[in-house]
Amino acid sequence: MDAISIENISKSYGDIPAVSDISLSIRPGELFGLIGPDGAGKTTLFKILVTLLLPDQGRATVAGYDVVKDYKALRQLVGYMPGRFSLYPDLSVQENLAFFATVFGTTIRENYPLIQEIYSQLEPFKDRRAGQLSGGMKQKLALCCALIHKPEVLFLDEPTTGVDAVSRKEFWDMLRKLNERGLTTLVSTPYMDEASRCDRVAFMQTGTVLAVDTPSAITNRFTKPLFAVRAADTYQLIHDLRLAPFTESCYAFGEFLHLAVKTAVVSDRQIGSYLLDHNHRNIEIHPIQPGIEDTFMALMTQPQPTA
Ligand SMILES: Nc1ncnc2c1ncn2[C@@H]1O[C@H](COP(=O)(O)OP(=O)(O)OP(=O)(O)O)[C@@H](O)[C@H]1O
Repeated sequence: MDAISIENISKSYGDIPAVSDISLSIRPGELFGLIGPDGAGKTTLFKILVTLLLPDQGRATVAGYDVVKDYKALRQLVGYMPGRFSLYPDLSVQENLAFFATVFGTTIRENYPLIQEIYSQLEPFKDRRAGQLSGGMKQKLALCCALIHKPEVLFLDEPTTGVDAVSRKEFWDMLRKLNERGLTTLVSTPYMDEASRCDRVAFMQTGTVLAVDTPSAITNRFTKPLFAVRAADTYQLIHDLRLAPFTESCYAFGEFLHLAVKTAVVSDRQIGSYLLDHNHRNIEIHPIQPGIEDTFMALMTQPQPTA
């Protein structure tokens, strides 16, 4: 049985389609990522799966329970960390945790082993109000609160948005440890680089799923030759490269542009001479292996099939 089964789920807000005919299966024990930009429909799908929103169409089950018919039973079985700050800012760290435990009819002591490793980092601040914690600590507390009733399936909606790079890495390390204990986890993120931390990912855009696979299989879908290119005038460089006859796509990735070319015949020498002809200086070009972000960018810009 799938841990999460989503069949042809759709949801609109008035005329605005937020999720359009999505089907996905998440296996027990998977750390599964929903990757997509703002507005892709991730939060809407999460709310449907944790029984906070009714779908317009389709069917979904979590841990074998129907998200509409069995919503009461299901609420005991899922842990949910919403995207926005979900804690009580005027309650202390410990009071927040005790509150969430009580709501689910349990105690901190009963399930402490599950959160121990994460909570031990918060314990020195247990009397501090949640509103006064740093972003990374708030996120750890919210995770503890989502775990305190020992859920079967964990839903984390953009847990790392607005959190610094070190805390992001720590958070993913924690998720992997929880996952190693067998906890099925669905996590959403707008950060494409986090995809590689998941067992499988679904890439979402404008309410639809563009690709579902392991991170390495998604990366393997990128078949065009790829180059990293840099020159003195980045703005003019991107402009000129996008107009070049050999260019398939060209995007800024940190200090370099990533240039995908149409055929394997195009070499870095040809690109270099084109750029010299266009008066570029300090040119650097080298072939690179595509990463998952390159594949996602390519998927996003491909024309989508119409219904
Ligand atoms: N309550 C609402 N009323 C009207 N439109 C909404 C509502 N909530 C979301 N939408 C719209 O539905 C679409 C999907 O939004 P959703 O929040 O599910 O996406 P998301 O991927 O989670 O992005 P974000 O990170 O911005 O929340 C967007 O176009 C959004 O503007």
